[in-house]
Amino acid sequence: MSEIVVSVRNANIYQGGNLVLQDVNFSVNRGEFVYLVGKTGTGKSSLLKTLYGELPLKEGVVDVAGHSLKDMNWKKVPFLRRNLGVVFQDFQLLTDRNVHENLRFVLKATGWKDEKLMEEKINDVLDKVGLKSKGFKMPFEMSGGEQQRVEIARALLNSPKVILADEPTGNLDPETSDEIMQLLFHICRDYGTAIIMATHDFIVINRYPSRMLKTEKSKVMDSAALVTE
Ligand SMILES: Nc1ncnc2c1ncn2[C@@H]1O[C@H](COP(=O)(O)OP(=O)(O)OP(=O)(O)O)[C@@H](O)[C@H]1O
Repeated sequence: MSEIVVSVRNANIYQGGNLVLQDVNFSVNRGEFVYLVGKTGTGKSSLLKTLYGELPLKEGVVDVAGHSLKDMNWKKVPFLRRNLGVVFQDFQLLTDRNVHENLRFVLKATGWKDEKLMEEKINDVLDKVGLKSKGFKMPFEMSGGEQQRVEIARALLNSPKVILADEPTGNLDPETSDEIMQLLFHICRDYGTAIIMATHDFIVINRYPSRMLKTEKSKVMDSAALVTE
């Protein structure tokens, strides 16, 4: 049976005081890959930011990875983030420490204490993204594609049910984008992680077709709804 891991019902998405998206409705199942497309400035990032608790949900009912976002107290946002992975376009690694230390930093910040378990987890996620032997490297010693793999490894640390990715291939050449897409689809398929990925990259979408949510004129259109209705 399918398990819904993101549910958005009658949500209005605001950026500051401005209504950016109106009456948004969709749900995403475990293991599903969903693109979020739409012209620049139509609200893709605002929607993702609402889903990971950076923008408050003022109206509507939204559940992400088992957390209800309505009136979420800011103190609870770290608990939501523990069940979510987030990947951005610009690699947001700590530049003053190596890959291993970057990952350890996140584990400690999210409550891990046992050194042996942390070591195992770091090796596990580096293995999953094909960087098992690169833990000693500093971010500046890595290519853009490798840094994006570290970001994805970091997103996997707490075995999230959902990964939200905001233009993860935006800074990469076509070949490296391809490798990152293969990795994301592998994570989806083999670990059952749902991924919502905002992108402008139609070359990527054509090569890896999947369900699409499109932001347009303050609405979100769902390709899945078009197929079934
Ligand atoms: N920090 C902010 N404060 C106020 N308004 C903002 C802020 N960030 C974005 N906006 C506005 O909110 C609207 C939606 O922006 P958003 O960044 O969500 O669009 P987007 O579809 O992700 O765009 P892009 O494809 O360029 O990333 C735009 O009108 C934008 O100008």
